[in-house]
Amino acid sequence: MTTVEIGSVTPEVAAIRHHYEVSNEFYRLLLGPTMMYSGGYWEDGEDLRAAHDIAQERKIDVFAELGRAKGAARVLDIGSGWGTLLNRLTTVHGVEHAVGVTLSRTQADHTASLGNPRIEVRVESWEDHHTDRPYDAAFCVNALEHFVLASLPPRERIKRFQAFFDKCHSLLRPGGRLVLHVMTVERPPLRRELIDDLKFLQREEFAGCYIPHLHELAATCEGSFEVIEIRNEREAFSRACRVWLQNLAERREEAVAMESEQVVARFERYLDIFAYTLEDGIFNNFRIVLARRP
Ligand SMILES: C[S@@+](CC[C@H](N)C(=O)[O-])C[C@H]1O[C@@H](n2cnc3c(N)ncnc32)[C@H](O)[C@@H]1O
Repeated sequence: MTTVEIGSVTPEVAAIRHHYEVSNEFYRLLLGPTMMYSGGYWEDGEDLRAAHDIAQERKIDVFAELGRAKGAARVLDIGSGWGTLLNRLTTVHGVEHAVGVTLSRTQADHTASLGNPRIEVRVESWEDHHTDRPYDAAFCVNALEHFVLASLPPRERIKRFQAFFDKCHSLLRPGGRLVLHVMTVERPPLRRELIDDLKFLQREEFAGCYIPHLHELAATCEGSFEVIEIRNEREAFSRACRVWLQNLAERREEAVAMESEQVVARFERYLDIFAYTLEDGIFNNFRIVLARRP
């Protein structure tokens, strides 16, 4: 297990740390033992809460298939959270070396504490990541929403998405797959409450974060990647948000003692906003499977 920290603290880095450097203990209470911060794959009839951890593992297993990562020599997870995907790919799916990049030092510490010699975690931004040997597969699970600042003019945002896909192209071997899970926004109905909620997300909880339109992603991956599959999995994400809200409600006092009333209230508000906007189709959550063109 190797951990590396690179890069200076810009306002964007500070914004990510505001959300992702709440203690690992708190995140464990919220997310449960799988420590995945994205949607799960439930089967029909399953109790959402009871089957949450299995649903998260199932998702990783499907991703391993889609990314053709089984038995791969090298894989990359961009925005690797607490290292769960890296850990399962190396322990269950025979990946030899799995590299994760995250901006959160507490996430990197947690990943290091897994004690898995096949995992390397780097505290660096995706754009600073370089490799001597190309990766066989890459994953980016609900992290791209953080990579482009909402304050940029539309043309500059497009350039950033283009830069992201160019970077992934440069890191992967020809034919290597990129499995992307990303929220996108539809044209929202202009209700006062919704506008306030979206402002809260963008100004307070995830400062600067930009949830793209699908066409921005389609336009910028063209040429460097072949689109293999696109699926909207917004329900899988809203269900996970509902489970996390229940986890928090059940152990609220403990959560407040670990962090503060203010932090817990922030999380309750943002999770509820994500859950209802995904349920109402204001936000989507797309699984996009891409193959690197030569
Ligand atoms: C919602 S979490 C998802 C974590 C993980 N993929 C999962 O599904 O559990 C978003 C992740 O993106 C990372 N992140 C945000 N901005 C980043 C950047 N510029 N470069 C690398 N990682 C970044 C955060 O540190 C966090 O690990």
